[in-house]
Amino acid sequence: MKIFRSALLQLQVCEDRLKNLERAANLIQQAKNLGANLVALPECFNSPYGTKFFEEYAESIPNGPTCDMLSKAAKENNIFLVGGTFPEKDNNKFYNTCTVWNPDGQLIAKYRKMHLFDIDIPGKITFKESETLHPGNELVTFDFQGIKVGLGICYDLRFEELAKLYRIMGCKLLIYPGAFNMTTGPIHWELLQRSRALDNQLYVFGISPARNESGYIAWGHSQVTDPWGKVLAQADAKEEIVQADIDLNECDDVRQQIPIFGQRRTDIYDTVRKY
Ligand SMILES: O=C(O)CCC(=O)C(=O)O
Repeated sequence: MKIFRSALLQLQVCEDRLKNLERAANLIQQAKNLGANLVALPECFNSPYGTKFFEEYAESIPNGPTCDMLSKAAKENNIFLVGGTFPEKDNNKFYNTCTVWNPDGQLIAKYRKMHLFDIDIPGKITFKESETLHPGNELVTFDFQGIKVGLGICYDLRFEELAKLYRIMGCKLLIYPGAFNMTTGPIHWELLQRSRALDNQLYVFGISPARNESGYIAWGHSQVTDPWGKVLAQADAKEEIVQADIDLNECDDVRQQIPIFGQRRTDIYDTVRKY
């Protein structure tokens, strides 16, 4: 399908897991009513975002209330559902994991955040996901009606190599559930998505939770960016559905008009320096 309607659900997340699931199910249904056939939730949508919460809210995949809700919602609404992320427990290890569900309610992809969010900006924000989480080690794509879609999570947006590999693998859309904060969000969130989109000539979705009052405060501003680097739609800070009609012909046109992929001097890049 070359043209489809997408919906990014900027969910208000609280400390009550079941309320988060109920609220998410409700928004998914609203997105379906708007005609969306690809729907995406934010990072850490079943729990507050913070290392002290990950173990408590972690579930195994695909057995647990969060997967049950996602599978049911995908099936009942007959949509492809990118289930944001939630903390996953597997063999006593914890991951920040994104699941994807098809319209039959089947799990079709699972991506574990590859670059953990470990930063230290004195007086502003210090965060160390690696205190409790393990990184994933695999790139993951899924097929959405003939379109290859690549997955990343939040801090992964900063690593252009990952996005480039997805482009090389044939992706036309990259989806990043993410929860940027009040320090990095205002300057980096939009810019990083536009950069990944422009560099790789593909669509980028960034889905944030809505702004909360305390703890880790999410920037919001869920965003759809096109292969020209243009922001097609962007939320403010509160809970809302960001809806956008995606025309994949735009990808093909930009790639043809500015054919940078065929013009890359990999003969030089690959010999000058090995990382
Ligand atoms: O890179 C950033 O500034 C924010 C990243 C983040 O919040 C995350 O990875 O969850």
